[in-house]
Amino acid sequence: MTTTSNQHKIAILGGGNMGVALAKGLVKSGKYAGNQITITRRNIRALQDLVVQGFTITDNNSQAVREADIVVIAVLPQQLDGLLDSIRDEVNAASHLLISVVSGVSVNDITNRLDKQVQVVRAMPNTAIAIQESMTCLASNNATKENLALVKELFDTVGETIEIHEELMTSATALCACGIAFFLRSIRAASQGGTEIGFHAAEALHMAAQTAKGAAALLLATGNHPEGEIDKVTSPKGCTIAGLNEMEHAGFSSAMIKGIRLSAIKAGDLYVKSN
Ligand SMILES: NC(=O)C1=CN([C@@H]2O[C@H](COP(=O)(O)OP(=O)(O)OC[C@H]3O[C@@H](n4cnc5c(N)ncnc54)[C@H](O)[C@@H]3O)[C@@H](O)[C@H]2O)C=CC1
Ligand SMILES: O=C(O)[C@@H]1CCC=N1
Repeated sequence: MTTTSNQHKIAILGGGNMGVALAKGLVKSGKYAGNQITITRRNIRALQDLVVQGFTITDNNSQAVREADIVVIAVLPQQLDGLLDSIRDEVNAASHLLISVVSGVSVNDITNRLDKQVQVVRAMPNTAIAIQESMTCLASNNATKENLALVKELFDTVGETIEIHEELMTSATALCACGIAFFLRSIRAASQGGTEIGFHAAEALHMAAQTAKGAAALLLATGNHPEGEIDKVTSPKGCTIAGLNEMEHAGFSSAMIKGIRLSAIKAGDLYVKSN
């Protein structure tokens, strides 16, 4: 494919959390219109509110694939084989480009199951895709440079992208896709602490979220190391270092590191091929 991605018809197979967030994010970016995007799901009643936003909604995967040139696969790993079996006859290796956001499933897993050498780019976004703030990792072992660039262009509209080696995709899943939940839990915990020391719950949550946003923005805007920024907050004999050390005694950094390691292992075990 040589034209830019916003001229293409996109089929998103699996209109769940990620499929819908991607569709909404693409339209919100202003670079795609709802009528370029078809979203499939087995129970389409759950997607009715998307019809008024211009999306085509259907439970017919075959037709969606036939009418699209970019096909995004966004079902759970355990739902993948059934889906691939149902679209095998419609997939045209010469004209389709597949994008898979399915965790733990390699390009080869998909081409082998389809028994077609169709180009597949794996994309690992996170749910911040809905507000154009995803950190999306991309990898492929069979797509042309042009098609990788096309997929990058597509996901650049909904956040930042980075191209990585395919063997690092499970690590990317843990750090960036699961990572959203890890940071959200940290913010939630901070707000619980805030409530205990005097703020109403909603107020505490807002204050904690804006503080977390400021911390991330400091790193992204300056390129500084977190410890350099932490040093600026921790006054000698002060209250920050007292709180920080208390958290470390309770295993704060260790808990995050161990959680990310376990998530990466689990991400590699999500897909069990069916017969
Ligand atoms: N939720 C997240 O933050 C992220 C998820 N992923 C990956 O994205 C994929 C989807 O995850 P979620 O959206 O969270 O799951 P989900 O369960 O919310 O969505 C999957 C959707 O696919 C639909 N579906 C299942 N079989 C289908 C079929 N044959 N035809 C059409 N639709 C079908 C289901 O009804 C469901 O709505 C998973 O493989 C996950 O590993 C990747 C990055 C982040
Ligand atoms: O929890 C999961 O398995 C999916 C993959 C990455 C984020 N959510």
